[in-house]
Amino acid sequence: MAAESGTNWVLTVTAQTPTNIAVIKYWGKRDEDLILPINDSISVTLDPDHLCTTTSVAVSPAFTHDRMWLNGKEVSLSGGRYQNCLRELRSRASDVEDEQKGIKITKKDWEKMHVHIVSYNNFPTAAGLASSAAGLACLVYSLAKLMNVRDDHSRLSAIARQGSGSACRSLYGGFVKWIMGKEENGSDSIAVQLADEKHWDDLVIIIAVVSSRQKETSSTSGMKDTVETSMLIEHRAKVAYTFDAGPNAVLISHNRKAAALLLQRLLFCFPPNSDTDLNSYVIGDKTILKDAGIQNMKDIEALSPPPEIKDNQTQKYRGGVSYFICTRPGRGPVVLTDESRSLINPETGLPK
Ligand SMILES: Nc1ncnc2c1ncn2[C@@H]1O[C@H](COP(=O)(O)OP(=O)(O)OP(=O)(O)O)[C@@H](O)[C@H]1O
Ligand SMILES: C[C@@](O)(CCOP(=O)(O)OP(=O)(O)O)CC(=O)O
Repeated sequence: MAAESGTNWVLTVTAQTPTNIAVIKYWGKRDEDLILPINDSISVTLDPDHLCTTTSVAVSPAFTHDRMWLNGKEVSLSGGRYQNCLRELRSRASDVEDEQKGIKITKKDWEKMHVHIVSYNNFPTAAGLASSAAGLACLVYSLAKLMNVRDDHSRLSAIARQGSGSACRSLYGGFVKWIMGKEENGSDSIAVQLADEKHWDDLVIIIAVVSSRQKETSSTSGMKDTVETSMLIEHRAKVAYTFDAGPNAVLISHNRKAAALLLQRLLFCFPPNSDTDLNSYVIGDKTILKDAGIQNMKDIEALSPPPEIKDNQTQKYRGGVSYFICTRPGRGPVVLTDESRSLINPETGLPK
């Protein structure tokens, strides 16, 4: 292993992975360890320009153990899910050679080499906006690139699934199905792309962020309780709804015109507090705001009540929503080759 260059080198890879919102939800497992669901699910991958995880991973002979930093804090990698992903990836790693840096890592070396993982979500973590999906997909994707894992995206999706179920769908852009599979070992429980992000270009997704605080019940324990206590769970599969496991509403509009009308109504009912500025109240794809004819706070105050409300008695909930994110279907994971986007210091192998 890198005999020529001693133990000073650090090899890094940085990747960016999107989040996804399910329209047919995964909610309930038939196997808790392998993370095998009780139904197929379908999701839309959201534009990573608005919501994404960026993860840098590094390997160096100088590292003494696997370590991870999430959103600036060191977190433990000892959990079974992280360990399962790391084990699966190591077993599929191939030789890596960087002639310029004089680095050579053989397939066998990966068993004893340690990695550093530095990850950052540009949206609230553990708040019901699928951070575990983008996060675990990015961890698996970036490590697969670092370790030269040659498996295709569907095989990688089966590894990401073992980190967090919904993560398997973040390996693709556009419209994605997680096939529940039948095998006991989970080998056929994989994600596939149904259509790419261009397929329904006009689709607009507006997320009303009511709270970005960490939710009290994780999806993992929430769905476990449902499976254990709900007599109706078996009838649920194929019903679609638009809330994830948190308070934040996700509204999917079939075209931009309908989205502009929807945004007008949302801003009428949920106007911002007077000290908020429009730029931070509606983030993401701001062109929808323009389509809705809203350029400043005065335009919000001047909005008429939704015409479909007959008695015009629509109540306003000022400050009821923290902010809105306007987004659209987006691409799948990418490697970021620009060194300046790396979250890891290439000299020390520690977070920048
Ligand atoms: N970038 C990341 N890298 C690694 N792990 C992450 C990352 N982001 C989130 N996670 C893990 O996912 C957990 C949050 O998962 P959880 O399912 O509870 O919330 P969520 O995915 O944000 O919401 P939901 O599943 O309801 O949409 C975090 O506590 C952390 O363990
Ligand atoms: C409501 C959901 O977002 C639930 C996601 O649950 P997770 O994938 O976070 O759960 P674990 O597999 O236990 O990590 C619905 C969905 O994404 O399909």
